[in-house]
Amino acid sequence: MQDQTSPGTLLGELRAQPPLVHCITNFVAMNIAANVLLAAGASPAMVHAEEEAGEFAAIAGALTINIGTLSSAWLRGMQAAAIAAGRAGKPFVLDPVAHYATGFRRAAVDRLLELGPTVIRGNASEIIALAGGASRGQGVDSRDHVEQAEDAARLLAREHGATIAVTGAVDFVTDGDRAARIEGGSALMPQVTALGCSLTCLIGAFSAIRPGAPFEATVAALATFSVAGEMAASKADGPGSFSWCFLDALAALDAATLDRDARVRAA
Ligand SMILES: Nc1ncnc2c1ncn2[C@@H]1O[C@H](COP(=O)(O)OP(=O)(O)OP(=O)(O)O)[C@@H](O)[C@H]1O
Ligand SMILES: Cc1ncsc1CCO
Ligand SMILES: [Mg+2]
Repeated sequence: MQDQTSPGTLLGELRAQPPLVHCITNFVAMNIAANVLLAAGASPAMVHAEEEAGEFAAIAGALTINIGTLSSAWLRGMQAAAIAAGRAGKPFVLDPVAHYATGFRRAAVDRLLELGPTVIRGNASEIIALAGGASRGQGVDSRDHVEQAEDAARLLAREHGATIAVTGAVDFVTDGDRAARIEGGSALMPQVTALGCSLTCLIGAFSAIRPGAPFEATVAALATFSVAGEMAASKADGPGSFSWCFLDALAALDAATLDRDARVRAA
C-alpha cells in the first residue's frame, strides 16, 4: 500500500522534515526513547521542568507525556505542557504507565485526560483499567491480551474523542469509528524495558507530520515498530543484542520496505 497516509509515505515525510518532538517521559525511557526517535529520523527533546515545559510545548511539533516515574513537580510540568500544546493546536500523546497501581497515578491521569490527549497508547492492562475494567497488570507490565482490551479501547476513543492504541503481540488502534490491527514485532520487545514508552514518543513524531490525522499517524508508528522489530529479531541473540539491532533496523528501514512488509488490517 502506498497512498497519502501510508506508513511509508509518512516515514518519508518525517525523514525529509524531521519534527521536533517534546517528550516528557520517565527516567528509564529517556535514553532509549531519544535514540529510537533519532534512528527513525525525528528530533527528540526530553524537557520536563515545570519552569519551561509549557513554553517548550508551544514550539515543538508534538508533545508526548508518560507518567512512568512521576513526581508532583513533574506532574505540574506535564499539565503546563499539555495546556500549551492544546492552545497551540499541537498533538498530545499520553502514555498512562501503570496508572492503576496507585492513587497518585490515577489522579494524575484523570487530570491529564481532562486536558484532551489526541492519542492514548498503553498496553492491554493499562487500557482495560483506563476504561474502568479489572486489569491483571503488575506494575508497568501487562498481563492481559490485546483482544481483551479492544472494547475498552473503542469506549475510551468515543469518551475522549481520541485515538487509542493498545500494544502487545498484535496491536490494535481505533478512533472510535475506524479500527486496525497491526501484526509483527517480536516476543523480545517486551523483554527490553521502555520500548513501549519509546513507541509513544514515535507516535508523537508521526502525529507532528499529520496533526489532522492521528489515526493514520498512530498506525504508521506502530507499523514502523512492527517491521523494525521483525528485522531486529532475525539478527538478535536475546534482549541485549535486540535493543541495538532494533535501533539499527529502525535507521535502515526505508519507506518502500515499510509499506511492503507492514501487516495492517482493518478491524
Ligand atoms: N509478544 C509480542 N510479540 C510481538 N510484538 C510485541 C509483543 N509484545 C509487545 N510487542 C511490541 O512491543 C512494542 C511495545 O509494546 P508493549 O505493549 O510491550 O509496551 P509497554 O508494555 O508499554 O512497554 P514498556 O512499559 O516497557 O515501555 C510494541 O511495538 C508491540 O507491538
Ligand atoms: C520499569 C519502569 N518503571 C517505571 S517506568 C518503567 C519503564 C517501562 O514502562
Ligand atoms: Mg508502558
